[in-house]
Amino acid sequence: MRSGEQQSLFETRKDRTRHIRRLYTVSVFVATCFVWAFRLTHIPANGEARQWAWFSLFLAELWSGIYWLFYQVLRWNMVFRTTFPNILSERYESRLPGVDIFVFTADAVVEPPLMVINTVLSVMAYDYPAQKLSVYVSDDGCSEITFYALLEASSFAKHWVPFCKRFKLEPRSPAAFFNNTHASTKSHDHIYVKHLATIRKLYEEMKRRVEDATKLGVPSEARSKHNGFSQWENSYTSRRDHDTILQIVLHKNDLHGSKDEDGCILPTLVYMAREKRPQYHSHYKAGAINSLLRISSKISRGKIILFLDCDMYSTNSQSVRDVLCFVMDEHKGQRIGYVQLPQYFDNIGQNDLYGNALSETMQIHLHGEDGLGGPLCIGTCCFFRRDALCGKKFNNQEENGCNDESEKEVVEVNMQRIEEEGKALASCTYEKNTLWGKKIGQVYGCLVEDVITGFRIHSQGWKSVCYNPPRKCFLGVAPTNLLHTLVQQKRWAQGDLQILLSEFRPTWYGDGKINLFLLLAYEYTMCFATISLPILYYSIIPSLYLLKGIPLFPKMSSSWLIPFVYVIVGETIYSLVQSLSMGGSIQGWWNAIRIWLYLKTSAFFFAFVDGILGFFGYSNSSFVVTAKTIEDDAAQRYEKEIMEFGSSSPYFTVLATLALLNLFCLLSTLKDFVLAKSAFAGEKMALQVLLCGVLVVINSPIYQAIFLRKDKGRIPTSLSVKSTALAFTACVFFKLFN
Ligand SMILES: O=c1ccn([C@@H]2O[C@H](COP(=O)(O)OP(=O)(O)O[C@H]3O[C@H](CO)[C@@H](O)[C@H](O)[C@H]3O)[C@@H](O)[C@H]2O)c(=O)[nH]1
Ligand SMILES: [Mn+2]
Repeated sequence: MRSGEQQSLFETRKDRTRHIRRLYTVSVFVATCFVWAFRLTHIPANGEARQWAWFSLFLAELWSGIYWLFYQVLRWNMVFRTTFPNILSERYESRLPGVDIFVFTADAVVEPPLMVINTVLSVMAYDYPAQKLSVYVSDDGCSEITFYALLEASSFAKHWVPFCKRFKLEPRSPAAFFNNTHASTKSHDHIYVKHLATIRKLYEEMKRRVEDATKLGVPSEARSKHNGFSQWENSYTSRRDHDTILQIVLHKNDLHGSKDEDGCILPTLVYMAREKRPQYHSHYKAGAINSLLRISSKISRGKIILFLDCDMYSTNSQSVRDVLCFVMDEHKGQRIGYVQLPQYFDNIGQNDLYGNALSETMQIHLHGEDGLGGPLCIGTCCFFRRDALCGKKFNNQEENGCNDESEKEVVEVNMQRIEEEGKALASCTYEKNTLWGKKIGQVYGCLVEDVITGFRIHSQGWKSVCYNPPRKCFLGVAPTNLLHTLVQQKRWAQGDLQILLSEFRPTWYGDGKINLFLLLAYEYTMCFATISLPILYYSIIPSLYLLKGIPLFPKMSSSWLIPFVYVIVGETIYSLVQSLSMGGSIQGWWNAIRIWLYLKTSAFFFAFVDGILGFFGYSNSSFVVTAKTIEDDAAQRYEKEIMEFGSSSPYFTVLATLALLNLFCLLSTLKDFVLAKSAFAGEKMALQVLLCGVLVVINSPIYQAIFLRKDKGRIPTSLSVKSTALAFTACVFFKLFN
């Protein structure tokens, strides 16, 4: 039955540069030990003003060093995977498992319905048997427009899906396809060109209808045509107060409606807006996922489930097959609970001004975790085994559920009955006194429901893998301004801290079930917020002491300077090489350093404070959905890589105050230097001046936004005044009274 009996469906390759990287790591570690030793052997005498600063610097260096060690564990053993989908086809084509795709949207304004349906269409057109594919859209915004757009998409799919399959097109999101002139004009084949013109016209018409509906509301003829809209008329008060709305838009049992123009079946398509009541917590995306898990188990019960945020359209129609190469592999597949594919973005500028490409996470962290036992889940672009998601423990004795033919997965449905039953399944009270949200489905109560759930799956014995093929699989929308970036990263860092402070804390919860190195690697992510403290400290205290000419680092002639310089120069060159090797530019690397500093000193610090307050019950955390659209003038600045401020956020107050503080310290030092004041000893202060100087250079966009810019994205005057006052007071106070 099986051809090539022993050949695996995938292959794993180790990172080729690992030996040299490890050697380098060891050398930096030795240098770090010397830095610690310097602090401990040069403690200032009792009564000296700088004694407490010295101790705190030591603590900052100690924690940064330990944190850096977690990071080294993380990248110690990177692996890369290749799949063999042809062998998969030979062995399993006739008995591929059902795949359910969950697409999430939460707000029709920040996530335009047109974007949602483009994502939906891109996955409906996967190169996979349509009768085994089901797409579910969860709409937490409960928007009629999104529903209307989905109906439009279901009609358009009748032309779009066969068109993509016939001409083997990529990407299969119509918007992306038509935007990419290269792809959409690649062939001069007569039949293709004719088809293309027709399809383009159909798409443009659909687009116009959806956009009109977004502005003017759902047209009345659409309302009368589909009775789905009646649910809004009957039971809808507001998006936070309504019944469950469940509509099976396409289903193979519906013989007329669900076939494409060639008479082939289309994937199942379902719309759900779960019940919402003001007195019940929605649990954000995690709650939506759990509702969909139950509803899909009545409709298609696919053994594999893909989570997709509504902006993440597919750019690779083979992804499902690739993923099956892992979970259906006869030797190692049985244990794989989920396969994480990286998130990439199609709105990142050339030099990635806000570091939103997340290159390091996608190209290094995921592979590093993979080499140690499995990447964390990052919420979207992730394929799960339904069993693992639903809380089943891995059992060595059982056969691989995905290869098991005897298990009947497609359930017969009476669509109307399901639509009725579904209301109870997605109701606010369904989960009361059940294990949903704890042991079954997504875990609740955490801002990074994805990470905590992946973690739970691991602790139940499953492994995960990362698959990152040369042809990208998904492209989404990254934040396009500084504030959105900070807010998003704060949510992530706070969520990770919540895990660290919860019963899920890696080293306790995973104890014995997850290997030690993987746990240490996970600690790197979980401790994000804590690293803000040493970085904040480092960007304030040495500069302030500079004002008074008090040295905190070894002097130029001392051999203790060598380990400091080695760490600084080594890590700088390392990060530059790494950045270039991931396809970045030198400017991109510089931007990454800046955003690293901004995240650590503002977003992560706020995450730390809120995380600790939350732990003691003083702060509520809420999920702010990331905007996926941008206004025209802001878009222009984004294109020109001009940093966007424009509002009086507390994040900006912190950033501007720090920037000005360092500027004042540097200017004062330069003045002393020029006037050749005797108190100023350059030899002793070199490293401190360098640190302060680098901080000032990094912060140049802030000075421009305060002093030079006139556009709407500048730092508002009130905020400039406030920050100047704060920074100035800090300097004066320190100089006079400390
Ligand atoms: O109440 C909510 C809030 C959000 N979402 C959806 O969740 C997804 C992610 O939200 P987004 O605002 O785009 O947040 P991001 O920070 O970009 O999301 C990242 O971080 C989240 C939390 O870790 C993960 O769930 C996501 O998959 C991951 O892409 C979107 O599709 C939303 O529509 C809901 O369905 N219901
Ligand atoms: Mn997102």
